[in-house]
Amino acid sequence: MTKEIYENPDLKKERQNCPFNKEEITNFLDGGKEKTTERRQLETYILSDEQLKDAVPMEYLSHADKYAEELRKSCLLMHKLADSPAGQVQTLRALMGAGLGSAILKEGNPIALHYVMFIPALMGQGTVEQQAKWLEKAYNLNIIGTYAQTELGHGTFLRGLETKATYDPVTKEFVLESPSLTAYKWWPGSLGKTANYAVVMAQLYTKGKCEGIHPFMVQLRDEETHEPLPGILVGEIGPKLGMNTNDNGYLGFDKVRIPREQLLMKHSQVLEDGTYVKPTNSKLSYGTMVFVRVVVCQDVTVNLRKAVTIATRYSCVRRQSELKPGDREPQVMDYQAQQHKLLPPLAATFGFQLAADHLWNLYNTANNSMEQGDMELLPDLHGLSCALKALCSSEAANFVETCRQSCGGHGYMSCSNFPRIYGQVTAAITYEGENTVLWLQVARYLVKTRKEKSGGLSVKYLIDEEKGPRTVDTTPEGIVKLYRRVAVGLVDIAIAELENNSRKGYAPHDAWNHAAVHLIKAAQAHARLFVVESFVDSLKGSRLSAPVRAILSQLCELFIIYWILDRSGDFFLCANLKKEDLLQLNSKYVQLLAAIRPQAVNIVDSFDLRDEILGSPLGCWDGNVYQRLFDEAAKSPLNQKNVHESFHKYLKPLLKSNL
Ligand SMILES: CCCCCCCCCC/C=C\CCCCCCC/C=C/C(=O)SCCNC(=O)CCNC(=O)[C@H](O)C(C)(C)COP(=O)(O)OP(=O)(O)OC[C@H]1O[C@@H](n2cnc3c(N)ncnc32)[C@H](O)[C@@H]1OP(=O)(O)O
Ligand SMILES: Cc1cc2nc3c(=O)[nH]c(=O)nc-3n(C[C@H](O)[C@H](O)[C@H](O)COP(=O)(O)OP(=O)(O)OC[C@H]3O[C@@H](n4cnc5c(N)ncnc54)[C@H](O)[C@@H]3O)c2cc1C
Repeated sequence: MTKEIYENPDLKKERQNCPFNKEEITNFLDGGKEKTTERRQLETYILSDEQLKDAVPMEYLSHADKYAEELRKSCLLMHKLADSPAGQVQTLRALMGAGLGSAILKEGNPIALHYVMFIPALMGQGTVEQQAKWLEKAYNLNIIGTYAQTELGHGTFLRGLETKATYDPVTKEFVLESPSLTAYKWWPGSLGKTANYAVVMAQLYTKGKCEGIHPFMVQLRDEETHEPLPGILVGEIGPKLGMNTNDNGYLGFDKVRIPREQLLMKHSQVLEDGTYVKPTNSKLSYGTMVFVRVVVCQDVTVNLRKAVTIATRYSCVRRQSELKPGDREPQVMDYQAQQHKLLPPLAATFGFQLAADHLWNLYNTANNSMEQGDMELLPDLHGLSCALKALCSSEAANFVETCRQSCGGHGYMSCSNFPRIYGQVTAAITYEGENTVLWLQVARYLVKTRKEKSGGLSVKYLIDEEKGPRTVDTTPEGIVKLYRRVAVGLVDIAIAELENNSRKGYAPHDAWNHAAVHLIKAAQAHARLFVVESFVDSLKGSRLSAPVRAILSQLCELFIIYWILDRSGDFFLCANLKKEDLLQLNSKYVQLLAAIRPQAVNIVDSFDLRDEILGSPLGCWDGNVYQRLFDEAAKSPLNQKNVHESFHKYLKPLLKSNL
C-alpha cells in the first residue's frame, strides 16, 4: 500500500495549473539539464547518510560541543568525497556554500577556509614548485590551512597591517613577529582550533626596507599532536552573531623563523641575498580576496533563495485577518503588502544570479589572461567584484530580514532558519572587504574612467555618451537606459562635488572624504545598472520556452521597476523622470505584483531546494507548518520534564518567601 503524502491544501491549490514547466527554470538556474541531474544525485548521496543527521538541534549545544559536532560531520563529508557521484570540485563547491553544505553544517563548515581561501591562495600566489610542495598535501587534507590577514587593529587598511616578516640573509629565513597587541591576527576562519597551516599576510622587510604586504606559508601546529609550534600564539575569538562553527581565531608570532622559500613567490620574490624582485602589479597579492568576492555573490544569492522560499510557502499556508468582511481569513500572500515584501526579493534572486554568472565569466577570462602576463582586465575585475559583492550582500541581507518579518512571530524562531541565514548573509557585508570601503573602491574606478575616458567593459557607458533624445521609455530596454543615465549622472554629481571641494581649498584626500556620500551613491547606481542589464540581456539571449520566458520577464520587469520606485529621486535628478512616468511605473508595478502572485509558489518550487537545505518548518514542501513547529518545540530540553529542577532551586523559594 502506498503511503499518502500530506500536502497542505492551500499549497496544493497553488501548485495546480502551473502555466510553465518548473523543471525548465530549475535547469536554467543550474546551468543545464545534466547539471540538475548531477546536483540531485549529489544531494541524495549526501543527505541519505544517517551519520550526517543531527541528534538534537544545534541551538541546544554548548559553543564547544557545536564546534566538535560540526567538525565530526565536516570530516565525514570529506571521507565521502572520493565516492561522490559529482566531480570533486563540484562536490566541494556544493559542500562549502549555502546550498547542500548548509543542510549538514548549519552554522558554517570548520574547514571552509581551507578550500575557499587557503588552496586558492596557494594556487594564485605560489610558484609551480611551491604548489608542487603543498597543493597535493592540501588537496589530500594532510594539512589544513586558513588565510590570516586581518589583525585586531586593522582589517580594511591593508597597508596598516603590523605583522612583520623580516628577511635574514645569514640564515636565509624570514622572522615573523607581532610587534603589538593590535598586530595579532584576528578573525581568520578555521584558525581557532582547526587549521595547522596558514597563508599569513605580513609586511615584508628586506635590506632594511618595507616592501608592503606579502603572503607567507606558515605552519602553526604540530602535524601529529596539533600543539601550537614554539612562538605561535593561537586561539579562538569566541561566539559571534552567526557562523559559529567557523572557529574564527587569533594568532600572534614571537620571532618565528620560516625558510625563505615560504614566501609565496609567484608574483614577487626575495632572492637569497635579500634582493627584492617586484611584481608586475602591486595588487596581485590581493588576488585571493578577489576570488572570494566573486564566489560570495553566488553564495548570498543561494541564501536569499532559501529565505524567499521559506517565506513564500509559509505566506500561502498562513491565513490571518479579514480581507473581505465575513469571508474566510485569506492567505497572507493575498495581501498586496505581503506581495510587495516577497516578490521583489524573489525576482532579485534571478537578477543577482545572472549578474554573478557574468562576473564569474569575467573572473575566468581575466585570470587566464593574467596567467599569460596580461593585466588589462584586472581593474575591471576588481571594480566589478567589489560592486557586486557589496550590492548582492547588502540587498540580500535586507531582503532576508524582510522575509523574516513577513513570517510574523514564527519567523523569529531559531528553527525558522532565518537567524542562521541572516547571520551568514550579513557577515558577507563585512568580510572580504567591508561594503562601504568597497563602494569607495568602485567610485574611484568610476571617477577615473569618467575623467580619463578610459576603462574596462563594465564602465564603457561612462565613456560613450548616449546619443538621441532623452525621452523616458518604460519598456525593459528603455528602463535600462534610465539606469544608465542615473549611473552617469551620479558619477558626474560626485565629480562636481570633488571639484567643488577642491575649489574650497580641500586637499585631494579631504575633497574625496567630503564627497563620500555622493561617491557611494554613484557606485551603487553602477552596480544596480550591471544587475539590471544582466537580467534584461540574459533573458533576451536565452533559449527559453514562451511560458518560462513570460514569467521570468514579468519578474525582471517587476524588479527593475522596484528599484526605480525605491530610489525615484535619483531618476528625477538624472534620468528626466516625470511625475506621470513615476505614476505609470507605480501602476505597472502593482499590476505585476498581482500577475506574479498566483505563480509565487511554483517559482520557488522551481528553485528545487530540498527541505533539508531549507531547514525550516515554515518552508517545507508539504506546508505542514503547525505540526512541524510543535515537533520542533518538543525537542527543547526544557520540555523533557514537566517541572524543571530550577523550579525547586529558585522559583519555589521565591514563591514561598512572602516578599
Ligand atoms: C578546491 C577548490 C574548491 C573551491 C571551493 C570554492 C567554494 C566556494 C563556494 C563557497 C562560497 C562562499 C563561502 C563563504 C565563505 C566565507 C568565508 C569568508 C572568509 C572571509 C575572509 C576575509 O574577510 S579575508 C580578509 C579580507 N580583507 C579585505 O577584503 C580587506 C579590504 N581592503 C582592501 O581590499 C584594500 O585595502 C583596499 C581595496 C581597501 C585598498 O587597498 P590599498 O592597498 O590601500 O590600495 P590603495 O593604495 O587604495 O590603491 C588602490 C589601487 O589599487 C587598486 N586595487 C585595490 N585592491 C585591488 C585588488 N584587489 N585588485 C586589483 N586592484 C586593486 C585600486 O583600484 C587602486 O587602483 P588605482 O589605479 O590606483 O586607482
Ligand atoms: C564572519 C567573518 C569572517 C572573517 N573571516 C576572515 C578571514 O578568514 N581572514 C581574514 O583575514 N579576515 C577575516 N575577517 C575579517 C574581515 O575581512 C574584516 O572584518 C573586514 O575586512 C573589515 O575590516 P575591519 O573589521 O577592520 O573593519 P573597519 O575597517 O575597522 O571598519 C569599521 C568602520 O569603519 C569604516 N571605514 C573603514 N575604513 C574606511 C574608509 N577608508 N572610508 C570610509 N569608511 C571606512 C567601515 O566602513 C566601517 O563602518 C572576517 C570577518 C568576519 C565578520
